[in-house]
Order: sequence, then structure tokens, then C-alpha cells
Amino acid sequence: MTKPVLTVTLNPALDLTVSLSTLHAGEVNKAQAGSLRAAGKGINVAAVLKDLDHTVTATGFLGENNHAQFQDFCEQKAVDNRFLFIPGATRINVKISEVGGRVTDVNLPGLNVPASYWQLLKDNLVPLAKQCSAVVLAGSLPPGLQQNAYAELIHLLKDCDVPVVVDTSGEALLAAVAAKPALIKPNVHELEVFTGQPVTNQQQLLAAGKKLIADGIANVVISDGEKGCYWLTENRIVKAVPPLMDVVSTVGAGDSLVAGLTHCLVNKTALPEGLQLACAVSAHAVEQVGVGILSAERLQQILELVRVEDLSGSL
Ligand SMILES: Nc1ncnc2c1ncn2[C@@H]1O[C@H](COP(=O)(O)OP(=O)(O)O)[C@@H](O)[C@H]1O
Ligand SMILES: O=P(O)(O)OC[C@H]1O[C@](O)(COP(=O)(O)O)[C@@H](O)[C@@H]1O
Repeated sequence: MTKPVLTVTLNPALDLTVSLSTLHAGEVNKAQAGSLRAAGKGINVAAVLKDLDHTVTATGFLGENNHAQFQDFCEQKAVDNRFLFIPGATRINVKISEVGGRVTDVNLPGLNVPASYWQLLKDNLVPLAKQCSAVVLAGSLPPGLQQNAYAELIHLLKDCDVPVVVDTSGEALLAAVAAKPALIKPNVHELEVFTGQPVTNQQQLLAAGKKLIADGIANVVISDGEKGCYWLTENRIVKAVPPLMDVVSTVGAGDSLVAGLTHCLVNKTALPEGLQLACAVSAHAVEQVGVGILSAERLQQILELVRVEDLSGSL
């Protein structure tokens, strides 16, 4: 039996998605539909990995006042639930989804993590990770944690012989990169913040990616919304471009890409096939509210329409 993937969600969220035709800011808006789902980056990654047939263990922090939906999620998806409960309520993030695909996100800071619970999470991490095939650290850091929190976890995981995948932003990403995880997945905006340089074309994007490779990150994947994604390694650069999709909501596209990339790392799927699959998984996410593989047939249809390009010549 294959080993599970461990996902770590330090700052989960209940995503309140409201769908309306057009958002009028500053006015009373009537929504057509709404839903509240267990989410946050690592949880979305866990959901997609399950659909890609991985066993998954999930840890992180949940507020003890409103964890039912997360517990249900783990039960329904058969995810091994190793969350720690902390005082208070998990944040609710609001996603306003308009016809035509525009999404307005309102994300709260999250629940304060007391120092004793952070220590407990770190104490539990290594024994869990030693049984796993990969560890995914994903999402923003909640109040109470230092910006080097992911870097600390990466250092702890060095003894476990598992690839560590990181998806975060800002200072947390900066500190994490210095600790050298196996794979990072910034989007273009996160890359601009990281480098302090504009990334407005492919040349600038590749230059920033190559700098990260030179800094010792083995796999740098840069996502650029509907324009697709790039996977850079020391000796290869591959680009994947998704087909034109009917967008329902782009929330969770990045997390789905991370799940697809983790799947490829664990299965040692070669490039360019790996990026083609991960790109298809992420494009499939925009056809739905939430994340997941709705059917293997649909994923296959999208996969066949993803264009891959080898840019290794520009190394
Ligand atoms: N409108 C879209 N149509 C098709 N695929 C998309 C679309 N938006 C995102 N994707 C896919 O999802 C990936 C991640 O999206 P992106 O918006 O870059 O990530 P993040 O959510 O982290 O900002 C993209 O690289 C692409 O493969
Ligand atoms: O941890 P952060 O950065 O605040 O992001 C949390 C939000 O991002 C999501 O995980 C979606 O992320 P992506 O759209 O980047 O895949 C939401 O479910 C959640 O509300």
C-alpha cells in the first residue's frame, strides 16, 4: 500500500461562497445561491489528492467552536483527521462569485494560535511525516505564529526523508524558501512580491524562476491563472496552457494545481506529462464551486486539451 500524503493547514477556513450576477459594491446585493464549505489551502489539497487516489492525513489547527464541517469533510473523504483543536472559531472567508467568473475574495486573518498548541503541532509532525510520502504546507499563517513558521517545519522535516511542498506568500514564503523545500508554487503576484520586481512577461517570469532554482529549490512551479503554469527544474523548463474553460469559480485552482504537482512528485511522473496532468486538474477546478475531480472522463477530456511546451532551450 502506498504511503499517505500529509497536508498541514495552519489557517483553515470555512469558505462562504455567494453567487450573484453582478456585484454592486456599496449597495444591497441579492445572491442567487450560497454555500459554506470546509476549505483553506491544505484542506483543498487534501480533497483533490483523495480524488487522485491517494491516502491522505490532514493536520493543522481548527477552532473548537465550529469544527463540525471539517470533521464531516474528513469522514466523507476518508481523510485521516489529525487536526488539533484550539480555543475559538475557525475563520469564515467570503467568496463572491459573479456570472462570467469574476471572484471577489474577502479573507479573514484567522484564529490566534497559542504557543503551547504550536509546540504540540511541531511535536506531532515528525512522527506523522515519517509515515508519509510527501508533506504539503499550504496557506497563510494565522495570528500568533512567526513568519518563519513554515521554515521551522521544513527544518524539522529534514530528518524524515520526504519531499516538502510549500504554497504560501509574502514573508512566510521568503523564510520558507531559505529552508529549501522540494517544491514551491507561487502565482505571478506572489512572485512579484517575493522578488520585488515586476513580472509582466514570460522572460521576467522565467528569470525570477531560474533565480529560485539557483537558490537551491529543486522544483519551482509558477502559476499564471488562465494563461497556465511553468515547471522549472535545474535542467528543464516546461509550460502548460489550459484550454478555455467555462469558469464558475477560480477559488481552489491554485490548491488543485498543488495537489496535482504533489501527485506527480509522489508518483515520480516525468515532465512534461506531470505538468500537463496538474494543469488539467487545476483547470477542472474552475468549472465548479469548491475543488475535486468530478469524473475521470471529464479530467481526461481537459487533459487532452492542455498544450505543453518545452522551454528548456531558454535555460
Ligand atoms: N480561468 C482559468 N481557466 C483555466 N485554468 C485556470 C484558470 N484559472 C486558473 N487556472 C489553472 O489553475 C492554475 C492556478 O491558478 P492561479 O490563479 O495561477 O493560482 P492561485 O489560485 O494560486 O492564484 C493555473 O496555472 C491554471 O492551470
Ligand atoms: O490561507 P489563505 O492564503 O488566507 O487562503 C485561504 C483561501 O484560499 C483558498 O484555499 C483558495 O486558494 P486558491 O484559490 O489559491 O486555490 C480558499 O479555500 C481559502 O479561503
